[in-house]
Parts: sequence; C-alpha cells; structure tokens
Amino acid sequence: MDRSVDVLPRTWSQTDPTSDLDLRLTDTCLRDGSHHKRHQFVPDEVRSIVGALDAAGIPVIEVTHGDGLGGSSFNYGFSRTPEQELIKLAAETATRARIAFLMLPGVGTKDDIRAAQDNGGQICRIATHCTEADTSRQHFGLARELGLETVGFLMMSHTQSPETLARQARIMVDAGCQCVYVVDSAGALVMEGVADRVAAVVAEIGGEATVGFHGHENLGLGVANTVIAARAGATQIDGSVRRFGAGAGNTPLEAFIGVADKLGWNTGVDFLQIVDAAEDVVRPAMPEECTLNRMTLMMGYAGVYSSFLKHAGNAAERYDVSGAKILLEAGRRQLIGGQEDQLIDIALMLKAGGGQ
Ligand SMILES: C[C@H](O)CC(=O)C(=O)O
Ligand SMILES: [Mn+2]
Repeated sequence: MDRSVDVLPRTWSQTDPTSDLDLRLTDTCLRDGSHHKRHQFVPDEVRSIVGALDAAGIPVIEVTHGDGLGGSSFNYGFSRTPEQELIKLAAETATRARIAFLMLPGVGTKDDIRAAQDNGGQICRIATHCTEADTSRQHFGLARELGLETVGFLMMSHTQSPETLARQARIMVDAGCQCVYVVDSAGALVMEGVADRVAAVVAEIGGEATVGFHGHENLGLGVANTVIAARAGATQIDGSVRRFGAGAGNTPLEAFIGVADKLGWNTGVDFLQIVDAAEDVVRPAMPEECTLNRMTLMMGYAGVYSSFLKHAGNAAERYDVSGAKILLEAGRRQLIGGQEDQLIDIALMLKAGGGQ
C-alpha cells in the first residue's frame, strides 16, 4: 500500500465539535475470537497477530480462552494450545502493547490469575453476569495485591437498567476495579440503550474509575454503538480487528479507528497499518469471516450471549432442528453464560415438537 498518506487530510476529517477524546483501545480477537475459532489458536497465529497489532499501535491486546482462564473444558471447548502458553508468547512478542487476560469467577481460579501474571499478563479483566458483581470481589482484591491493572466486565448489560448496572459497577470499584465495562454480550443494545447505560455508570464511578464499552455486531451496530458509548463517557473501547469475535463478531476495530480519525478523536493507532493487519494477518487466522446471518442476527434480536453461537449450531445439527429457533428460545429463557447445556434441552424440546 502507498504509505505517502500519513495524516488524514483535513478535507477527509470531520472533527466532532462535542469532544476531543483520548481513547484507549483493546483488541480482543485473541480472546473473543477464540469462540469463533473454537479455541484452536496456534502459537504462530498469536505471534503474528500480536506483532501486527502492536506495530500498528494497539495499546492493549487480550489473550485467553474465549471463556476466560480455565475455560478449556468439555463444557466450553478444549483449547488447542494452553492459554498460558499463548499469554506468554503474546507478552514476549509485544514491544509496546500491554497483554490483558480475562477471567470469570467460577471458571478460572486465583491460581490462574497468578500464572497469567507470571507469564507476562499485565491487565486482569474479571467478567461476571451483570447482576453478579459481588462474585468478583476476592479476585479484584488479589489482582490489586499482585499489582495488576484491573478491569471489570458487566456481561449481558442489555438485560438490566442503567441504575442496576451503576450499582453493580459500584460493587466492582469498591472491590478494587479500575475500569468497569458495559458489555453488550448479545449485541442487543441499540444506540441510546448504550448511551444511557454508559452515562449511568460514569455518573456512579467517574473520578474513581474509568468506563469501557465492549460491543458485538449482531445487529450491525458495533461501530455506531461504540461511538455513542464514547460520547457518553466511555474512554476504554474494545473491539476485534476484522470483527474476529463471537456471534457476528465484535466492533470492527479498524473501522472504529477510521471513524475516530474522522471525528478528530485520538486512538494512537495508525489506520493504514491496522487495515493491512486486518487483511493480511488477522483474516488468514480466521476460519471464516464473522457475518450477519440468520443465526447471528437472531442473537442480537433475541438477546442471546454471543458465545452460544457455536454451541447452538452444534445442537441444531445434532438433533436436526432449527438453530435460529434454539436461539430464540434461549433469548426467551434469558440464559446466561454457563448455561450452555440448556441449548441441548431446547434442541430436544424442539425435536419433540415443543415450542414450534
Ligand atoms: C466470556 C464472554 O465471552 C465475555 C464477552 O466477551 C462478552 O460477554 O461479550
Ligand atoms: Mn464479547
């Protein structure tokens, strides 16, 4: 690619009059993308992706099994390469980026956090269902004791009101969390739904901790929702280059970076380098593109946890029933992470002629 264009020409930009934002981006294709890859990352892929993202200026790169530390299991799917090995490789490869890892209390343990730090992980991201923040207290305590930077993930944020999320964010911050993310796990939130939730969390914890937003593309709103989250006060932003994530994927980070450039917001990432990384390095590691299709749209529409996609697809194939109907019912039952086995129950119910 012609490298002569190293700044966005004035005529291309569209400075946002409302703000001059500094945003910190986290790429999660080596963690959220692990769902799409059925947890089959190999060392060379991690080396090349971390190398390319780091060179482009992505400041934080998350690496873990899709379901976090300890996720490699019969329930969630076994990793091809142990996640601790991948974290170590990522940390050895990155020259500027900090390596983050995810943990879900009850899936991972405190020893997993210690091991991830020993392997070079610097940011401990602890995820709970958005009404269960209290289960993260001891893990935030440990992470802070170890000197790790801490981030909290309120998953399935579309299911709760802004006020409830703010209360849950407060629990995390009081436990030692330095940044709380509103996590649209199902890609079900629509614009103002994001703004209201982010603003409520900012009002509760702003000044003590920062606020982040993690989007999914299931209704095609990843970038728009992320822009509105930033305008509402989120300063830490997740996404995955090439949308490489669960469901229809995450907010495509390279697209968001282009939009941020046009709005005059600062991400510190080189747009030309990141679009090359997306095409030349990340895409070859993906089994297929993350797309909007009957299944992924249904996830956004019905409000289903994005990482259920492959599990629902497996159950549909095994019992020869409609995957989209499995997802609709999963949304109706308001299933949360850890209830993957209920997708089989639903498939069996559909097979027996129920719920059709
Ligand atoms: C464990 C989940 O995949 C975390 C996440 O990325 C989300 O809820 O979205
Ligand atoms: Mn996600």
